[in-house]
Amino acid sequence: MAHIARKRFGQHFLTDAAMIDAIIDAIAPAAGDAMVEIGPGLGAMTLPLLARLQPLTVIELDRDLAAKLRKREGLQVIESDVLKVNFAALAAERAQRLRVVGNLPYNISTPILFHLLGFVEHVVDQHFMLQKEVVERMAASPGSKDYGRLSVMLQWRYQIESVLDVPPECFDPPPRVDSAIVRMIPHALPPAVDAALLGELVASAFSQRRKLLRHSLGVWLSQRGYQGSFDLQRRAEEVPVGEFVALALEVRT
Ligand SMILES: C[S@@+](CC[C@H](N)C(=O)[O-])C[C@H]1O[C@@H](n2cnc3c(N)ncnc32)[C@H](O)[C@@H]1O
Repeated sequence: MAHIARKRFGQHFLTDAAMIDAIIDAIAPAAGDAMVEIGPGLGAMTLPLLARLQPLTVIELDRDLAAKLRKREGLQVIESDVLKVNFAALAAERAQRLRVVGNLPYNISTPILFHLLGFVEHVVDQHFMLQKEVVERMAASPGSKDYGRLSVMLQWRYQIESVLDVPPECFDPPPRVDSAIVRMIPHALPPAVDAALLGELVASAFSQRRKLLRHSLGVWLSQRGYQGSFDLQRRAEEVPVGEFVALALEVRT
């Protein structure tokens, strides 16, 4: 029986063959890669990936779709909520770092990105289909209106690049928003700063984005006894990622 897309699982299936080819080309799968696909659905990306590498691990929450996928040879099907999956254990099983891909359910795309941030050292790269607006925020540079918490918290750990725009007509059912494929490559040497502390600092800085930092971050810093020379006469959107990280290191010590 044909599968009816389930809204609660954010199901929008890719149907445009030329676009699927372009996405697979952008991912550039190679035999021997330890690849994990999040949300394989009906297999639009899964089958072309499987033609290039085996085994392929897929994580699917929808029980009916997972059951169908289990019939395919070369697939390791994990029927689970991706937010509960331990990617460090998957990398250990394969004894290599993972390449993670997926046309993500948009309703939980930010929690998925933050969940994966916890496993960054076990990852070679990530390619995800997301709302175009989210990709723009992820990749934004200081000074742009899209630059914010998401940009800083992800660019701190990854090099981020938008690689392909994908219009709604490429999906069934079409989403109400434009989409894009983003490439995320972990930085080789992440700075030794506590993610939770940086998260708090950045949240405080962007809590009043139109005001100067002395009204937002300034208060947070003085509560921690900070007496350094960080320039608070700016707005958060003007501060480069590296300066936020350096400040978090200073606050910690
Ligand atoms: C946007 S669809 C993409 C389907 C397919 N990859 C494609 O491109 O046609 C998102 C997929 O993620 C699955 N999904 C939704 N929430 C999930 C979760 N929390 N964990 C794992 N998979 C999930 C959905 O069932 C669906 O198959």
